[in-house]
Amino acid sequence: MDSSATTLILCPKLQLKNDRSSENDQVLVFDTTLFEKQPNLPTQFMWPHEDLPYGAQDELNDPPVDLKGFLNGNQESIDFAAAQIRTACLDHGFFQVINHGVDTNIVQGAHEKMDAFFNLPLTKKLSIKRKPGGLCGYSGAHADRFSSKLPWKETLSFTYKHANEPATGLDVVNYIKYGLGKEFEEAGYVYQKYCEAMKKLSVSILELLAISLGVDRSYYRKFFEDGRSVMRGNNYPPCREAGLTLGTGPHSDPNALTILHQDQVGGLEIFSDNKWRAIRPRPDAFVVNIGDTFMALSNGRYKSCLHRAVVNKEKVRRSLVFFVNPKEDKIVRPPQDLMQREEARKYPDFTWLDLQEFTQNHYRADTTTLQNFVQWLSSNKQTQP
Ligand SMILES: C=C1C[C@]23C[C@H]1CC[C@H]2[C@]1(C)CCC[C@@](C)(C(=O)O)[C@H]1[C@@H]3C(=O)O
Ligand SMILES: O=C(O)CCC(=O)C(=O)O
Ligand SMILES: [Fe+2]
Repeated sequence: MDSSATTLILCPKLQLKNDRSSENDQVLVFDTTLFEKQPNLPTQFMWPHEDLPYGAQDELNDPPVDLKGFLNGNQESIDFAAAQIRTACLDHGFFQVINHGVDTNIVQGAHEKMDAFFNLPLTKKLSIKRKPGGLCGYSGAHADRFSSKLPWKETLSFTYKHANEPATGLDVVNYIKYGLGKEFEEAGYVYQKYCEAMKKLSVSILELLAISLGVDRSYYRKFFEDGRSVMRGNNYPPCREAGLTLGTGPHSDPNALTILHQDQVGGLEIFSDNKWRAIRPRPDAFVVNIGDTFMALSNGRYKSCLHRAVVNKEKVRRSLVFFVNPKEDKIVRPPQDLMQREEARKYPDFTWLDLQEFTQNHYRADTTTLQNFVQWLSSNKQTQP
């Protein structure tokens, strides 16, 4: 297929509960070079008025959490960082970390390799296309999954199995090498290193989250030690009609924690105090979001962060995301020492596999994924023998 050709292809589409206008099954391919030249935004990319950004947004002004003292084992700094995290997570489920110990070359390298991937011709990117129901591979605007409110972005995702020692497995390298060819092996190593650094950072964050909730410091770290996380590169091309679309619509992440690094363009916004607030990019910081799975693990104490990504009229924007997940069959339930006497459970037991199945095959993740999932789970369990 010529990457600059008009690209409307036919392909059967999943019918997801809250994906409304799916009466035609024509799938649109996200050819950025073509869309950038088009005078009008294709209707599939238009978002409802109430979801769209209007005017300049206020910035969120929370000070970042400094991890230096935590990493040096300084008790006063640990308590201070835990208190900051507690306030942020009770309020909106979002904070940034600095002095996190991640080598800037690793971050820079991962951005460069992702940029190079997104600059490849569409045909090459499609050679590692994400399969229906799966989480890994290249996706253009999720156009083969949804028919309306398409996100103005392309993504490349792959899984990373948490291991106790770094580089015990080369799952990322192999996925990239077999999917894209031997010449991408180096990129595979760069992404693998990035995942190892993110896994290490997630351990510190999980310890601080446990301390901040007053539970055993190692509880969450251990809960996630055999997890399989997802790394994703997001590419948001410039859009002439940026005010009519979104890079990622309003949602909370279904996974447990999200650790994100955004480039200098800006576009990430979180919902706090009844307002959308812009997150000014800081190259030295990682953004951390609480996701639905951690909200359940804290028995609803910590908020799953409501956020979105807006697109830019002139500039391409890129972000690197690490979605932290538990092992697929691990039972998600809050630790006993968090539950006060007679405190009721807010959510039933579930597994990440259940929630993954729900968001991949039955429901498009949005602002109310968790509550819809709980309903789906209870009706599904009742119908099963
Ligand atoms: C389980 C997942 C579904 C998504 C990827 C991972 C974790 C985050 C989810 C997502 C980013 C939430 C917003 C909507 C979504 C469709 C997206 O815009 O990419 C979601 C991911 C997905 O299903 O691909
Ligand atoms: O790119 C961003 O800033 C946000 C992306 C996001 O929310 C996601 O991928 O889940
Ligand atoms: Fe997100």
